[in-house]
Amino acid sequence: MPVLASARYGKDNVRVYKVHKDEKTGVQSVTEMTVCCLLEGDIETSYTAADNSVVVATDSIKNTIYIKAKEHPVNPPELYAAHLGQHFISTYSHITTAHIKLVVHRWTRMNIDGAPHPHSFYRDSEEKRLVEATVSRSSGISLRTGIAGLSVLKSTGSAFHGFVRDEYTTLPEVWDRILSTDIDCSWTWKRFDGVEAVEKGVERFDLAHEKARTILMRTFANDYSASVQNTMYKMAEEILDVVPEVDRVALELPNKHYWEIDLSWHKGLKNKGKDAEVFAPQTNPNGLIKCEVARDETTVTIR
Ligand SMILES: O=c1[nH]c(=O)c2[nH]c(=O)[nH]c2[nH]1
Repeated sequence: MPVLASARYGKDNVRVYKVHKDEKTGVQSVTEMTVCCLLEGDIETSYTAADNSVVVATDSIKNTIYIKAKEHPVNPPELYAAHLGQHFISTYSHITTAHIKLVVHRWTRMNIDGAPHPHSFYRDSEEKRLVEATVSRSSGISLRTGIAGLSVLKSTGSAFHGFVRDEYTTLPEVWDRILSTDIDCSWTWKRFDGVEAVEKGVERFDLAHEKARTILMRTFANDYSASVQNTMYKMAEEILDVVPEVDRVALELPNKHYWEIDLSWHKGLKNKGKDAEVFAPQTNPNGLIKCEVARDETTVTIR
């Protein structure tokens, strides 16, 4: 007989915008995010026996996302995710776990005539801040947070040689190449034993985000890259080093290729190797290099 092996449900792609108005200064600050909230628990009978008595409607889940955004700060997003998830396991005794995913979109304050504008913002890149919270009755709160879509390019300072050469190989070895990628990096925090533990020292989240972002860019820029693999490992190592409450760092980097173009057919133009100036950026295929670097095998709970 078939069994329901796993089940979770909820609302995805809930778009939320919140404004904070400082009445004294007139300065407003905005946050826009997209929320996914899925619930797990004793909900089997809704699937197997048409029993809707165990279903918190996804419409109610959507409403709750708005209400919790009104009741609580949405910054840092880690804290909002923890509050939202905790609500479901505290309110519904049959819900055991809430899985929250937040994507925070950029609205960067405009500088007009040299001064920060009190209420105008622009999208300066498609970079996102990501939060994944698993809020569980039995094992507290686990948080994975990160950065996605940080697009970077260096025009030199990268090599790739010494790789396997056999009857399948056409790629030449290079000691100087373009390196370009969209950085996707997340870090897993030591487990928190509840919302209070997330709230205590809440500034750790913005600080870690800033430190990680700086390390990602600095390592990308300064490392004479032997490969995407080696450069990303250095990024992860340094993040683990400067954020002691993080146990794991995961990176996912596409290698976005820029092909050299032979232009010698036109008046003998030299555009290869050291003379290469005009390249053809490729959309696909791309390399895709992933890794996860762990501090060690032990897990610790933050209280
Ligand atoms: O940094 C790289 N890593 C690879 O594994 C690889 N493979 C490839 O064709 N180019 C590159 N570059």
